[in-house]
Amino acid sequence: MAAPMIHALRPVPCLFRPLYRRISHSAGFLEAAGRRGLFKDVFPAESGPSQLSELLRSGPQTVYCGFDPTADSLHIGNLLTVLGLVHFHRAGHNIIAVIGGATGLLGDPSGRMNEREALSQEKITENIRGIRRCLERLFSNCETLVPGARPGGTVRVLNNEQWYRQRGAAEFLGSVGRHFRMGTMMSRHSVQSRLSSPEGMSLAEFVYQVFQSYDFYQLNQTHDCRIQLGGTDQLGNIMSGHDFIHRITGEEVFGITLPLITNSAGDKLGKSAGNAIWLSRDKTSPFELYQFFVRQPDGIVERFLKLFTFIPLPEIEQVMEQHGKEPEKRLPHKRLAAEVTKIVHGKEGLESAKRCTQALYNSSLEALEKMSDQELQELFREAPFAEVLLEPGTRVMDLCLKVSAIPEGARGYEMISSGGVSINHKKVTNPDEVLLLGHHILHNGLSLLRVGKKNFYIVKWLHL
Ligand SMILES: Nc1ncnc2c1ncn2[C@@H]1O[C@H](COP(=O)(O)OP(=O)(O)OP(=O)(O)O)[C@@H](O)[C@H]1O
Ligand SMILES: N[C@@H](Cc1ccc(O)cc1)C(=O)O
Repeated sequence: MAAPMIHALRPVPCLFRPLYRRISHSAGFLEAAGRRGLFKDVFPAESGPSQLSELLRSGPQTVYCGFDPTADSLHIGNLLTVLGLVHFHRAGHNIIAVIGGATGLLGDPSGRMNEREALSQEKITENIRGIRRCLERLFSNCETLVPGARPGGTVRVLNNEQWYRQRGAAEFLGSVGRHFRMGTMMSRHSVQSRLSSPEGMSLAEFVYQVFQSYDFYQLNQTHDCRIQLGGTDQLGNIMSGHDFIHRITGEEVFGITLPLITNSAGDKLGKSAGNAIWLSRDKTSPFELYQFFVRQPDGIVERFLKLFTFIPLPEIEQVMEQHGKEPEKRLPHKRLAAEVTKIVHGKEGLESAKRCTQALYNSSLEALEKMSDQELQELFREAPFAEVLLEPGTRVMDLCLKVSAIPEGARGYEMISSGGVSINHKKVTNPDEVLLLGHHILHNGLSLLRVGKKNFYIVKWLHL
């Protein structure tokens, strides 16, 4: 898979700049997160950082972040916001991940040039299931595999459809809608940029911010939630929620933004840009995820170690020092890749990624032999997979013909004898050689056939 490169972040739109403040000046937990570059800004700007620090020191708080079910998996951009929640949980706070079963029907205009395609209810239900699985896996892996958390905080995954289900549209707009001022809604960056675009903006998108604000209010009332996290593109929606809650309850609530991860062209890494690195195995395998992080350029690896892992900062410093001495070993890159793969796919996923790396880049037979069908298919995603009946006396030539890897007749014969074919990373030059178990056929019942430089065929032998 051609993995997109990740680059330095674009500056946040300056429209909001006077309204929030860099988070790194606040104390304690926020300062620690600020030093990792994880939490970018806090809202409201002036009073926010000090009040928020005080609030966090006063006892466990509840923090939430939302994810719309516009795909059946989360991606690494979302991972950052999930890890933001996990940082709070590890510090003893309660966290809530909200899946936007309702908001997903509207489509958030934030950071988008055009409207999302409407999804059917069945597709949304399927996506909700996939995202829930991702979230639960991430929370569970962080809890069990990353030591050093302070116990106590709770973890919840909710679907915002549950608090809209009972409400009629007219009743909702009549009671909630009247607290929103058109002028303020129109001034949001997400609205402004879309109104001036050729496509314009639908009513569904326009009222999106009312729903996200109401979610925040709902969680404030039911779970005493006073903090919402989101990527910088979410600031407008978070500000609307803040104003709504403040107007109704008089209570101060806070927003924290996380930096947006972008590709080399400066586009947010995600679904819309079509460059997502997914967290579900069937979309991006543990091996692909691992390789994506191993391949990050030197200039970005330290920042990613701070953002995407829980490795303490002094240890990251040491790893980087070591890298200065032995850059060819790419130690920080491998550490980053291992930590993220473990968080996303667990210990087994990491082992699988390492096994695939060994099998592909180090031509390790031992690693190949331990691979499952699924791993081999993930490793050679584009490679044809064939199930072949093993008959006594099957020769190299027969195998190649059975999977249509070579043409029939003299040309195919010649391709083998001239050294163009290998089985399990070993060249086979005798077309009439009979296949042997443990040599051409691995003990896991598989053979990896290669013709030329790049044409791989995965063969699963039946009735061994
Ligand atoms: N590349 C990214 N970097 C940091 N945060 C991100 C990134 N992509 C998404 N997020 C954050 O993840 C949360 C959930 O995003 P959501 O899944 O609803 O949409 P999305 O992935 O941004 O969609 P799309 O990629 O289609 O625009 C939001 O807080 C969003 O800001
Ligand atoms: N609007 C967010 C997702 C979200 C949904 C519901 C919320 O309450 C909060 C956030 C996004 O598209 O990225």
